[in-house]
Amino acid sequence: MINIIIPFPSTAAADAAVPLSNEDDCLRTLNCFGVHVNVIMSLFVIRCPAIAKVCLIKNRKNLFLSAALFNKLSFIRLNTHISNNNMVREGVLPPAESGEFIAKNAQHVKIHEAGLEKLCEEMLPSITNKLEIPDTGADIIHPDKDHDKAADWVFVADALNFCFWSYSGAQKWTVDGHSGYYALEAALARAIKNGIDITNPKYYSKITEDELRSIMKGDNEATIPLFEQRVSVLHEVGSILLEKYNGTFETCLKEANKSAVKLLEIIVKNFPCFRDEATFKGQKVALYKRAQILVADLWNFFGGTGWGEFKDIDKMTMFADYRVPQVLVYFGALSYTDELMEKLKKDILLPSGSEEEVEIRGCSIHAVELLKKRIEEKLAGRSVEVPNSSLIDYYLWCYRRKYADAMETIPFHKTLGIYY
Ligand SMILES: Nc1nc2c(c(CN[C@H]3C=C[C@H](O)[C@@H]3O)cn2[C@@H]2O[C@H](COP(=O)(O)O)[C@@H](O)[C@H]2O)c(=O)[nH]1
Repeated sequence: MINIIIPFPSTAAADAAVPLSNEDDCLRTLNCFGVHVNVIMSLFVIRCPAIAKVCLIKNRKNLFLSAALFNKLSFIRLNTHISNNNMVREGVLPPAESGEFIAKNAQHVKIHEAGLEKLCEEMLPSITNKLEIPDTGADIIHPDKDHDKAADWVFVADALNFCFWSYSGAQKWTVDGHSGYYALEAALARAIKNGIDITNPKYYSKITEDELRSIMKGDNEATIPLFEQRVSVLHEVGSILLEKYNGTFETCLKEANKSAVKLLEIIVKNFPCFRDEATFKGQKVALYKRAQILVADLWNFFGGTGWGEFKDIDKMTMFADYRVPQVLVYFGALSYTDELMEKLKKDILLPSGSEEEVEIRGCSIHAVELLKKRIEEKLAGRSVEVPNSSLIDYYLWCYRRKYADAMETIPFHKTLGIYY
């Protein structure tokens, strides 16, 4: 039970505090007292982190609390509850809690139990021992874990792991026949093979436009999207590694001491271009797509050992990009309002941080969390490894790749930005 004390100036000689054991109690009490929400919110935010017991002191003002604000209140309560162990940045809900908050308040996107069930049934046969990831036939170009700067290679790849889409019908940027993210992997692998020092921050913190253009040269006229932003990202992360981390991402890994959450915190606190946050219905939320996929990629590429050993990897959520939502919609686990669907079909851009964009991403995070619970329930009593959210994400992302043709019928959202 959490109790919160919210003192109001007008109730100095306040009546007895009322302990709140659950959200219904909280709602009933608030309704009955008719507390001014703004007063609650501000005092709540300021006072809660320091207070373990929450009581509500009677307020004589007659104002109402809407359902949406109540939701927000209960999430801020949740937020304060987790603040000591889970919070990555002060005042910002971590990804799992952000997903739940966004899903509860979403107006353009819905999660459907029936679709989650369908997806769960699709995945179960792939869990014989552990979850088998659909084969996309691209293993040859992943960062090489035996390379002497393998961790820095993964870091550079995920620093640049955003926005590969092209408008419907436009020519795609491809490298050695690979498109999207795999084109990036192919370009980096080619650069390394040609002796370019692309894993070294000394080189890429000062990389010129011409040098990066040559590294990213595609098979046709199409170029990698957001080229200038990529140059800036490399300059930013490269200089930070040089200034603070001895010129290698390995220093961050050592500092994280095998904790995925600690590494996530190091990344988002120190490298601004990884700070994938937004404000949704007045609440600061975090999606941290590139930062979390960086942690999970290390875990995945190094097979959970060496630089890839994280005792709390299960704390990561899915990586809210523009592909996994496509699969979730395909299975009916997510749906969009007609208006939003029309926008996607017409290639209308969703601004980064807009309500619709945040809802697609937040609902995807929450849908995968719900899917994980459902899978876990179905696997109860079987001696198989229950997949974490990163593995479920890889499954879904690779599923989209493997069944790209079938997935064409589902439009994906297009946003110009460096976060995913
Ligand atoms: N949620 C999620 N999003 C992911 C990935 C990956 C690649 N991860 C590799 C690492 C280990 C795995 O085995 C994968 O091979 C890229 N993306 C995002 O997708 C988008 C491009 O998509 P497409 O057009 O298909 O290339 C773009 O936003 C990109 O940032 C993932 O795994 N999960």
